[in-house]
Amino acid sequence: ATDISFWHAMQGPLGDRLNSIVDQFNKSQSDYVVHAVYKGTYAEAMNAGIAAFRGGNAPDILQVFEVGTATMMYAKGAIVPVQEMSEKAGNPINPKDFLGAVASYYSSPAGKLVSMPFNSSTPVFYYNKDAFKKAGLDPQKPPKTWKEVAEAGKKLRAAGLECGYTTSWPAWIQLENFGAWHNKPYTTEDNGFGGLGARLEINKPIYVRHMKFLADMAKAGTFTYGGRGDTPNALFISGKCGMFTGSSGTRASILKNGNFSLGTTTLPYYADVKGAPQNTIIGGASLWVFAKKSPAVYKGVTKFFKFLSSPEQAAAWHQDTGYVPITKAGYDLTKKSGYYDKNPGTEIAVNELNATTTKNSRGVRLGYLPQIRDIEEGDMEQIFAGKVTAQAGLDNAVKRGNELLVRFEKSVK
Ligand SMILES: O=P(O)(O)OC[C@H](O)CO
Repeated sequence: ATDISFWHAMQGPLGDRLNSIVDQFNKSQSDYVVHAVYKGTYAEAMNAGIAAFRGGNAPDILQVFEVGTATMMYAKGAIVPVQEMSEKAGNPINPKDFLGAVASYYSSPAGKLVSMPFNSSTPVFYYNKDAFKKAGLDPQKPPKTWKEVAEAGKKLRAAGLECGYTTSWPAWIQLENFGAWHNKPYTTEDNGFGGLGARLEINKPIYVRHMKFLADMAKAGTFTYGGRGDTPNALFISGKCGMFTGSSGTRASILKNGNFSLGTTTLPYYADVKGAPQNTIIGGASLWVFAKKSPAVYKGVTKFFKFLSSPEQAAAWHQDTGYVPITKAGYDLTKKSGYYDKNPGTEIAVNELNATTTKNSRGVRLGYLPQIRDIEEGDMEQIFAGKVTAQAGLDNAVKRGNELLVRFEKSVK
């Protein structure tokens, strides 16, 4: 049999589920054996994959978070576009099978899939219904607007909760998705989809307003900054925070490890902003295939990808994890089975994504976006700690982030 190496960043219930899919694939046929290896966080896995490629021993498949998309796409000679690979293997992957928001995120300007959609998420608003009851809040009426989040935060704290509200992935949720949800540009050039000349717009009034709002909440003790990436998940899962914005893909670990009744609703917005709420954008990761592998490997990878995106697997992965169903058939199967009616809140992520996107809400495609997030989050930490004003912090993020965008533009021209 042909061996296929697959480096990924899924841990906890997600890693268990991923291993089980790989086992099922390996047992379903005898020509290929996929070896799944956990390589740390998304950033660590991406760096490990790129370093291995440079050293001449890249894995066959690498899971890369959505913000690494532009970097991978422009890494000419390092990757093979998946649609092209599947066509050459005689087993074409059809981009039309995927949900529009998912396919367009991972497609070339010519509309061809460059990477394989797998775990697509979007941020949702989670809340602890038991804590709501304790604070005299109606668990059937979660906050809809940011103003209501701040008010609920006060009540939760007054009822003795250690933390009102926290968020994971600060840059993804509070800047990238915040912009799309309010239909405001994140950068020029259609958030980077229009060209390499895109420059950050996150020091505009809407973002300054939001950062100031969160800094004021932090000062009032109703918002607790919990760190970057998914580190803050623990604050909510442990029951310390009553409200949390996080990835839809965190659902599995909240249900497994949280000891309270979970509520899920749409992201808050500012009610006076025209056009809000628009739609959220996808996060999570997709699967990239490295160049210079044998035809047998590409045939096997194609077969594995077809297996992953089969209606049954796509529906099961969605239902078991909280990631969105990446294919239309996976979604239909889930709906028909009555899953959404039986599991209230699980359709929120799909609904948030389900809109005709605007140039501000299709997604964000920028080189060095993982590094730009680091810069933004450094400045957000200063803002939330009250060390700099929202405007000064965001001006700094724009200045330093744009330096990277200029560097990327020069490097690929
Ligand atoms: O936790 P995930 O997998 O939904 O990913 C969240 C962010 O999109 C990562 O960049």
